[in-house]
Amino acid sequence: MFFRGGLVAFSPCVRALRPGPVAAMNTGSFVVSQPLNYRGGARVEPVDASGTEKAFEPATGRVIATFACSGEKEVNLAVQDAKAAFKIWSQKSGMERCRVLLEAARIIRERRDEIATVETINNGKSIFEARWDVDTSWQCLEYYAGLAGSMAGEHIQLPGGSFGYTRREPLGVCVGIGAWNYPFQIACWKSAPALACGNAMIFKPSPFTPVSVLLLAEIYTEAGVPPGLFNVVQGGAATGQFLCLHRDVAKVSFTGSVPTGSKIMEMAAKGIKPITLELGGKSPLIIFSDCDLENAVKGALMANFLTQGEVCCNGTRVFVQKEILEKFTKEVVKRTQGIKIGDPLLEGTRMGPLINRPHLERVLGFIKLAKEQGAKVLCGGDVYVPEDPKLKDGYYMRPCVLTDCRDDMTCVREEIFGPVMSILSFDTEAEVLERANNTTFGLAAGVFTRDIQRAHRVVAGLQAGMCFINNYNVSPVELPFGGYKKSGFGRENGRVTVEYYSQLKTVCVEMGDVESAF
Ligand SMILES: NC(=O)c1ccc[n+]([C@@H]2O[C@H](COP(=O)([O-])OP(=O)(O)OC[C@H]3O[C@@H](n4cnc5c(N)ncnc54)[C@H](O)[C@@H]3O)[C@@H](O)[C@H]2O)c1
Ligand SMILES: C[N+](C)(C)CCCC=O
Repeated sequence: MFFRGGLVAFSPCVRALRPGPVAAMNTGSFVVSQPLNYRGGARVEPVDASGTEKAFEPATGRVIATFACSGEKEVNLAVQDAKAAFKIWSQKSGMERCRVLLEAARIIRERRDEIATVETINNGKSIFEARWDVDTSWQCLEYYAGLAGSMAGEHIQLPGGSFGYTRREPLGVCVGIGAWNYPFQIACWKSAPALACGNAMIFKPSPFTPVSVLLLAEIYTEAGVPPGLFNVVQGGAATGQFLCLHRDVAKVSFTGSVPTGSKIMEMAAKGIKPITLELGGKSPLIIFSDCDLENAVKGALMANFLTQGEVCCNGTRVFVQKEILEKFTKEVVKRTQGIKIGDPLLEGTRMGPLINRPHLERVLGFIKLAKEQGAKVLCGGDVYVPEDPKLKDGYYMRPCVLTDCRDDMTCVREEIFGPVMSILSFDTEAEVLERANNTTFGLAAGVFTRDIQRAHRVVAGLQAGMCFINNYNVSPVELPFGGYKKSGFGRENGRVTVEYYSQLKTVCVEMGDVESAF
């Protein structure tokens, strides 16, 4: 990757894989000029294309890359290469795979700032947060590296000295399709367990954020995966369809919206392929009056304003018990107004621009509708224009807190995917549990209370795959993550994810003679 803008241009023969000092990557200067597809261990231009896309820097509205969307021929080549690499990789022992993944994790740590900077430029999230994302990425590789060496089946004794055993085997070529809000992290959360289990992976990022996954592909190669084991194709729906419908693709792991998830399921059904669906949400965060208020307020901000609110598991329906509604709301508004918005590469910034102009307009549209439906805007909810002239065409808005919300309002029912918190009040535990569950989504939920019995009772009753008690939106990679109901199925992270990237073979061994019915 080279950066025009005058500051660095490393010679490909000197350091083809490294973009150079992070200090050289400033807002307003980064341009990608190398190919964004990755196949057979190198960056390549796709052999065919179904149109082109442009990727933007949300902070300035500049185009940073123009790229071809991979056509059917390119997808076929990526699958072919992945199949060849799978033959080599799947024969390696778990410990051999562990070493390669540990080395990849080490390189990610070493290049933390550079990866975070690229992510910030293409996605808009603050550099402060992007570093957290990189941390949960290398931690994921380390975690599955650790599991790779211990994947084993069972030995089962049968009568007469006969026995059976099970083998945990990889699936083959897996496809990962990502959303734009956590581009690098999503690619790691899918590829780490896939590769640890002995699979190959072809990854298609969102066309809005095509850049950072290339760094991962290069890192895997540098760490020692066989060429072709991790390939990247670029594009939107059409490219995604070629991947999902390919007869040699064994599994699809998808992160994105519910409507697209439903289409992925239909395509997978045609080939009877297993899928993982990590979809959207409209999660409840329940604040009881006996909570530690300071922590509950911090938790509510964590639940709503990371990555400009563009987070699948955000707790956007904030139910507050009546006794503390006024105090809680006042404190939330005060802190929300203090969030520093601006150039996402500046150390002090805590909220950058939204992903693109249509999305910004969509989010502002939700706020307008909320007002029309009777909600009150306590702060934010409008376009923000930073003072720095180079940011004038960026997609900034002020984080918004809505009150006087009702369960039937659009802002409370639909996923906004922007920095918009809706505050609702409640009286009793039974009432809030019923209201919290009254949604077709079921990705996450949170509870703040000092009463430990109540905390566990309430999470047991919540219809959500990821529940937080007295915190929100932390992501230890040891814990499985995924949804209930329309938020999807299958899990990422945690030990259980090995089951989603492997299949079980049973071997029955006869030690005596065959007892035949014939
Ligand atoms: N549960 C999770 O872990 C999680 C994480 C991040 C984002 N999300 C969800 O993702 C959504 C936002 O992401 P988005 O706007 O990128 O979602 P999206 O559904 O529009 O796109 C997701 C990906 O699917 C691809 N795609 C689109 N149509 C396709 C098709 N017909 N066949 C194959 N691939 C296709 C896109 O190019 C993109 O790579 C939100 O709903 C958010 O909640 C969920
Ligand atoms: C890292 N978080 C905040 C838990 C988000 C996971 C992915 C959801 O969009």
